[in-house]
Amino acid sequence: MLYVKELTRQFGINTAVDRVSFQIDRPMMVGVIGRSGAGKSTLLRMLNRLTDASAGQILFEGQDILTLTGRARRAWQARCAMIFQQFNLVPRLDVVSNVLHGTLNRRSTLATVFNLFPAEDIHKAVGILDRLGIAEQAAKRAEALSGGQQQRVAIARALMQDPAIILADEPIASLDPMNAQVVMETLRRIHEEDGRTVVANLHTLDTARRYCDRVIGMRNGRIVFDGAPELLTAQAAREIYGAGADFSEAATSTEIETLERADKDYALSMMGP
Ligand SMILES: Nc1ncnc2c1ncn2[C@@H]1O[C@H](COP(=O)(O)OP(=O)(O)OP(=O)(O)O)[C@@H](O)[C@H]1O
Repeated sequence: MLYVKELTRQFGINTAVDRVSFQIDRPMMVGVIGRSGAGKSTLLRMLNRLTDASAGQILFEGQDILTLTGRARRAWQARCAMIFQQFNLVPRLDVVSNVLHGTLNRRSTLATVFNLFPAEDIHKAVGILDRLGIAEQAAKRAEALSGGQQQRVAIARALMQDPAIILADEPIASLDPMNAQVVMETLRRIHEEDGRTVVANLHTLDTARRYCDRVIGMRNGRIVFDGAPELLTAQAAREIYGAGADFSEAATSTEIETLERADKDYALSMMGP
């Protein structure tokens, strides 16, 4: 399916991504982890052709992605839709219109300028919002929604393109624990129910462990771990995060776990002594 070979990106003398190779041969959910600056965003942006590669190869179902230009490049960007930490919605525009913007690359400029969308697309957009549990927000301005709801709108916009791959660049980094959990569960569902591949950059190891089938660990632009979450030992985590013997996994944890713990404590307290 997706074959990445010796992919490299240099910014001046800095090698952000350094000869990265991996294959994804069936739909799966992949978590890319590593410290800030490890090269995670640059890797995703190269996969989506938002950033040019300096060297290497990306093949998707045999097609050479790095040579695509113009319309073919835009078609690829729809096949591997990207979502971002800051959602990248149009804040003053209503939710449905934001979702419909996922169809822009196959519509005429005139239709786009006048916000003219075919009824069929509007139904599809509302259907996707319904599936993601936010249909009742459809008429609201995007800026009126919570962060978690906005991220689900961004996911809905990506789904409008019927992508084979969803690339998520720190999708939960701006969210509170509850919303982070909802968004990760949404991505997981999209993978399981639709058979789409999800590749998500995640700051934290526990989130990757919990939701992903496979974890890729990056350090200084290179892949230093690639395997099932169960194989991610404390030693492997130290290697990824470049921490010393005092490394503690808690240092890379999100509050999702804390939330669960709080729920458990609450449940226990309700049970009495
Ligand atoms: N447009 C750019 N120009 C110059 N240097 C860049 C650019 N984009 C990224 N870099 C550098 O490339 C390296 C990798 O950055 P990247 O954003 O890919 O890492 P990251 O793992 O995603 O980190 P973060 O989690 O902080 O986003 C960093 O040293 C960064 O400063």
